[in-house]
Amino acid sequence: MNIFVINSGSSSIKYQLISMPEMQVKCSGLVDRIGLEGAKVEHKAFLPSGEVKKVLEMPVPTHAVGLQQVAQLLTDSEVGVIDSPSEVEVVGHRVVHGGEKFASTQVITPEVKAKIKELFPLAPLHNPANFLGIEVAEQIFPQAQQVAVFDTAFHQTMPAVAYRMAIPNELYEKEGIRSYGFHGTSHKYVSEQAIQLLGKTHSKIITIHLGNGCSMTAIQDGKCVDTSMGLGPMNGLIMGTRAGDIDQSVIFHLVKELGYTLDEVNTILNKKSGMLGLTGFSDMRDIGKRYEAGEPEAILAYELYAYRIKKYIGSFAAAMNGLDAIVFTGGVGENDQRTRSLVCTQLDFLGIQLDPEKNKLPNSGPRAIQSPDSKVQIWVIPTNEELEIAKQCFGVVKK
Ligand SMILES: Nc1ncnc2c1ncn2[C@@H]1O[C@H](COP(=O)(O)OP(=O)(O)O)[C@@H](O)[C@H]1O
Ligand SMILES: CC(=O)OP(=O)(O)O
Ligand SMILES: [Mg+2]
Repeated sequence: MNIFVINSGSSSIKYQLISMPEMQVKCSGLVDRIGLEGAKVEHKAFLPSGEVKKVLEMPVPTHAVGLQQVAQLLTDSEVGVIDSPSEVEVVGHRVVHGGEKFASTQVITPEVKAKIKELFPLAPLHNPANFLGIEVAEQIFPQAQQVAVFDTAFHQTMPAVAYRMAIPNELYEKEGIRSYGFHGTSHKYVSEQAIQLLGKTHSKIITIHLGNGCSMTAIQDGKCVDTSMGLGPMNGLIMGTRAGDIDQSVIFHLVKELGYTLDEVNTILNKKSGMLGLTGFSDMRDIGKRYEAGEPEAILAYELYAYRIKKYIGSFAAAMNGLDAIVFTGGVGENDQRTRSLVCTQLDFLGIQLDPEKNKLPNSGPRAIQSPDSKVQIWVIPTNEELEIAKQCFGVVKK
């Protein structure tokens, strides 16, 4: 069965065409830096004759432009892997927010779409892009079943002590205001691998997903027990353009004293803050170059970014009363040795000690990068949200 997986992130679209159940990847690709300078589409096809690659450097102002280009590449004469869109039987969509309604993978119906749309205000950078992906895919692959895999699903095992907020009860009971958590597909995928690599029956793991959006999850015996993101994907870590944890009084101050509208505050905290707010750049590669050049803003931004992650490591280790491993993943977590080094510095009281040489190894498969004395294992495990989504889709359509 051919499953085409679309993972629309806030700044990228990743896709794979996977044949299930054999988990054979026919092609994969990335539309990178959507809405930014230097956008490009990278497509790799795994043909019987070998691997072929096509890179298109082109403006990609929106997710829709990116998806249409990807659809053309699938049937391209040189790098295409299917003759016609009708060969795609299932399209699996990453959908970021599933609210309280969706704790599992869903075949997309008009009702599911309506609910995804209702959740736009809670995930304004993501659910609109995910919804658009569904609509474009329905046009390009009209015969295929469309399936939604929610970022929030993996976090449904959190205990109330982690997901409830100390606000009036009725806001939870009537309005569903609580922490949901995101990047669940990625946290699930890398934690399952980490558990196998650790080879222990009982385990306490912290997964650190650092992409454009960033989040951390505390995972005990394979189940999520806490996570850094909340009602929407804004809370917690410092991200590409999102502030993460912030004192609520800042919001009131901006509105009441400085005259910003609520929409403007939302835009500031979601799209103009984080690393972008601190340095003028949201992409860690741009900030890394400025760090190297000794620019004070870039240095401070990196330090703030790492400091926030360290605080969550401490709090999650306390929440689980122990720690066996931390796992770095996501575009930054997998590739940026500077971030990993800043995070792991001066955490030896917790038993975390990085090996600087192992930390420099290029991003290949899963790798352990702790020093021999480290009590806690430190892993870099490349995430594969697309493969996880294909597995989940196969599970629901098979039934
Ligand atoms: N070689 C690299 N070094 C440092 N950072 C990188 C590298 N490659 C990618 N990144 C970072 O990864 C981020 C994208 O991560 P990714 O997980 O792909 O994002 P998304 O949230 O869009 O899914 C980029 O913004 C960039 O900062
Ligand atoms: C939920 C979220 O922040 O996703 P991404 O990292 O793909 O932007
Ligand atoms: Mg992502």
